Amino acid sequence: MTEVRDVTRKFFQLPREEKLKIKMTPQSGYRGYQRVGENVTKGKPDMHEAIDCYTPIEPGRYGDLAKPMEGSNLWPDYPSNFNALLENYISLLRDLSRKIMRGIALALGAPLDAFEGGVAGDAFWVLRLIGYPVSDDIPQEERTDIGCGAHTDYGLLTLVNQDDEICALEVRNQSGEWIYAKPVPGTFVCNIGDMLKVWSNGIYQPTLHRVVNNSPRYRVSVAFFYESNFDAAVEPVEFCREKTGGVAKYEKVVYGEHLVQKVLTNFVM
Ligand SMILES: N=C(N)NCCCC[C@H](N)C(=O)O
Ligand SMILES: O=C(O)CCC(=O)C(=O)O
Ligand SMILES: [Fe+2]
Repeated sequence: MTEVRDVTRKFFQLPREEKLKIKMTPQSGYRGYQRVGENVTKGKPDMHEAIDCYTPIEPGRYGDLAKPMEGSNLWPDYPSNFNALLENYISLLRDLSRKIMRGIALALGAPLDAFEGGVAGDAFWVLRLIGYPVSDDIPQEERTDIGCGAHTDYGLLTLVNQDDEICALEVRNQSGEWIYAKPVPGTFVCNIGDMLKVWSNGIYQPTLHRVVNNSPRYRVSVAFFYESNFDAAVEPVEFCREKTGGVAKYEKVVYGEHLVQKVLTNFVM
């Protein structure tokens, strides 16, 4: 976890021209590097820079559904071990996420693989390597007070690997207060995403969260998102409906449509 944050920090310390060699564009399938302020949440620019990676998608793989996101990832040349380290990390976190989903299935009294099969047996993944500059280092006219605006994540589970000793990630609790998800060294923060809400008929609720880096230090976090199959139509599963009064509380959502809609409205480039 530390090594992954370290290479991320090293990348963000590179000169701007070097980082822009892997710039995210619509042509790159929204994969690659985005500068501070290019990601927007509810119309406001976020004060973070990031590299976004997604499961590679071959042209035509999901028909029109995945068109805007087709392609493979842009990896930087430096640090030189970046690609290999991250590929290994992704593989480990997919396994870990699958195990957590199995735990959730067992906790609900369902079979181990209740959250796999046709809906998540071929889970799509997303990786965001994120840097939050110190506020003073951002030109005043470009600055907002929010590192990442309030949102819920889009898929099933998120595993956030955040810098030790910097409190910046905040989650909204049941009383509507924002509380810190304090870093606990060697652990991930696990968020619930929109697809798990629908699939579990609301038994699992997505956590509203945001990031505010008021610390005097540059903050790095690496978020891994474990999602349903790209083309899955997710709807409340019967064993969860039975536990919640028998009625579906949410409409069917095609995960890929949900993701593409977010990605197409998330950037000003
Ligand atoms: N894949 C995930 N979760 N990305 C979250 C990115 C930050 C929020 C985004 N601008 C939004 O408005 O949703
Ligand atoms: O940086 C963090 O701690 C969280 C980032 C996040 O919420 C996201 O990218 O979806
Ligand atoms: Fe998030």
